[in-house]
Amino acid sequence: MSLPSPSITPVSGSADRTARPLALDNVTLEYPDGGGTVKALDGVSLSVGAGQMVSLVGPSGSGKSSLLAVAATLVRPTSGNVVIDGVSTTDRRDAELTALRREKVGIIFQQPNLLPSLTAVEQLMIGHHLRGMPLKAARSRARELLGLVGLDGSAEKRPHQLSGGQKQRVNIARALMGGPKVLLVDEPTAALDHERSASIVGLLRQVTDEFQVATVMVTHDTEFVPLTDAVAVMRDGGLTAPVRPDVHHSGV
Ligand SMILES: Nc1ncnc2c1ncn2[C@@H]1O[C@H](COP(=O)(O)OP(=O)(O)OP(=O)(O)O)[C@@H](O)[C@H]1O
Repeated sequence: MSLPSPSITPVSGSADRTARPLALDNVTLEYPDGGGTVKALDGVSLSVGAGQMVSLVGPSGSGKSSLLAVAATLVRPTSGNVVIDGVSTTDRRDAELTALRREKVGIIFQQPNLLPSLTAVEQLMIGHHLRGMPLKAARSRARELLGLVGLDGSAEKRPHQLSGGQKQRVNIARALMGGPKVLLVDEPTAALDHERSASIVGLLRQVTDEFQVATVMVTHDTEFVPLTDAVAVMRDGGLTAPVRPDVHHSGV
């Protein structure tokens, strides 16, 4: 696997934000709350370039999961726009968003949510026909990705035969199956001990570089922030600190 290129472009303030794989432009999200509304996101703008990894931190309830859900096009913002790989998502029909998500977005939740009866390689192959990938090509890509995440010998194992860290590796490999441009990661180390957490964040750093995806990782673990290019701090639905484009990483 190649090591990361050191050239990091600014995460915010770029003149051409839409050229980046992920751009949120003045996004607001309101949920109904009794008779009124609660503002989960309040005018959030953020763009992430190819091969960049951003940590998203902030207190509980500050809007981190909401930001990921909107960036993943799983939830439509109340106002503002989300642009994925140059495609503006405002006014797109649900079916178009589903296709866009399948082709461009990899989502990694804190719990791997693997299907108990399927082997690791089969977990990755789910939905290959929807991507127009023939069975043989899907199997070969799945095996390649499992090798890349360090699970060469575990392709035929089922979830109950895998450790927590190994399951999370399957989860990461699965998110890469469609060749995404954007990787959205929610607390990937929540269920892991320190050593496994470090290796999972290191792996996410590596795949960000290798596949040149734009990665946003929600984390409570500020220890891993230095492995990322920039940190976005959320409070009360907004980004409080400007994203720091000056945080360069020196490789894993
Ligand atoms: N489905 C929902 N309906 C109503 N309010 C919601 C919903 N989801 C989130 N909220 C509210 O939106 C705000 C932001 O929540 P969000 O889950 O995005 O925060 P978070 O930073 O991810 O929190 P945590 O770190 O605890 O997961 C909170 O006030 C929360 O109560």
